[in-house]
Amino acid sequence: MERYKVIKEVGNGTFGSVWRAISKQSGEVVAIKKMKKKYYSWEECINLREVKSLRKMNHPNVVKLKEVIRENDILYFVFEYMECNLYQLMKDRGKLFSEAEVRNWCFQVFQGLAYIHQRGYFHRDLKPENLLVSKDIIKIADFGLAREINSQPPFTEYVSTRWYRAPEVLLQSPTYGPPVDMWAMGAIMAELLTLRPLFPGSSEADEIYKICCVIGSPTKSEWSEGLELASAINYQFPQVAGVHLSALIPGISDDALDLIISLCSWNPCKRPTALEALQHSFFQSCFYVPPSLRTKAAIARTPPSAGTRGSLEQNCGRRYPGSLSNSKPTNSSSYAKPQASVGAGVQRKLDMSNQDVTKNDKNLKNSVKQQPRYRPPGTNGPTGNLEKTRGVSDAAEKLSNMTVGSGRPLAKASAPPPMKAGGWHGQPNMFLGRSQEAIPRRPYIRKVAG
Ligand SMILES: Nc1ncnc2c1ncn2[C@@H]1O[C@H](COP(=O)(O)OP(=O)(O)OP(=O)(O)O)[C@@H](O)[C@H]1O
Repeated sequence: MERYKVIKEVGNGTFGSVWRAISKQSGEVVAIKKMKKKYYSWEECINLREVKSLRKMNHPNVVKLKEVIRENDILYFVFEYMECNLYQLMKDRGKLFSEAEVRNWCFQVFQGLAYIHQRGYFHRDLKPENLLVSKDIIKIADFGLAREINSQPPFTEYVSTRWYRAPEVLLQSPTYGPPVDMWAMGAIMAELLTLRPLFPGSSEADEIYKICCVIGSPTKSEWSEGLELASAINYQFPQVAGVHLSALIPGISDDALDLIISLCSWNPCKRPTALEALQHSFFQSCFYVPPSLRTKAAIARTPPSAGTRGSLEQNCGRRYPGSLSNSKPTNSSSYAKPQASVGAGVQRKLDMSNQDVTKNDKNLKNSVKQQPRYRPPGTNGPTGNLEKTRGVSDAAEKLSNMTVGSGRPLAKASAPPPMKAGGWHGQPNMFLGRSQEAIPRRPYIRKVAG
């Protein structure tokens, strides 16, 4: 670590604090993540998901892990430095983002996701805090929860921040995949357009309730597997009609609306893949400059995003079954195999090119407690982001307590569970129209008590 001059702390998450630093040799500005847990051997370090997944990633929309250092039993990740995260941008924003800005960010994130999914991983904890921005460029960060698509279910450990958590995860599905990232992107895209979270649940049950209030309760024809999942944990969905999203996001274009609606489909199979999302008409105006043709000037002008509609499509086929009415036809093939790992190595400094790693969920299981997610940015609220995945009976009990009898007639958000704070109250028409480009009536608060 003596090779770096540490400047200041820029983040503090579940697993570590993040510092801005400068390489004394090259003068390069980097972000160093200092892990909270101590690591007494290299074997332990290379078992970390973050090491395992990030070391394989090399994409302009995925934050680059430059090196891993273990010194005095402390583990440091050295990343390329990014100026801020999307949450900070939203929090400090005085007026709504334009659709063009949202389009540009989302287009890049979908490219990063297409790459990650193609490589056989899915992120599992996409949220505004994990999308890092420098100028016009946005990159996916924090692979602490990333999972290999082919890793063996059941997936039982903690997954994803509640507000962006896909329904199949909320309902304790033992198997889920890349569509969980697509769900999160639907929620994030809507949030970018309104500066308010779309599904700000105050608990897992309230999360499902909030989702029902927006997209309506799932029907059997829509998502029979979901109803089976619910019944397996003795949960009954509240019978809620939902609202038209355009009521929550007034002024939104039809294309943006259509994309968000498809991303936030109950049925994971009905969500578009990242590749399909890139081809959605919402991104019609986006264009792609292949990396080999990019000059510095071009990079400055064009987000590396660039949605290689053609080339990406050639490189990877559909990775999970499903279709979208506005998307290409699907070939329902199974998940692609992730790339095989290469040889292991134990050394003080782990170069990112050729180490092997194996699974280790220990740190996740040990470090997650149940706490509300909302916290002021930059504070040490590690466990607020995640919720413990409970056993079926616990989940059933909790969810059942929130159930509205299925025999009740459809009603719009008749009795929302109490929300102690947060921006959304299950009522439509609370946002100002895009054309007004004004500050939302309530401040952008990201703090939920209880
Ligand atoms: N490469 C980077 N450049 C600049 N800031 C960064 C970088 N990586 C992370 N940060 C900042 O630090 C914060 C926490 O980082 P990160 O999400 O990796 O930590 P974590 O412990 O895994 O957090 P979480 O609680 O989300 O799991 C980010 O939200 C971001 O603001």
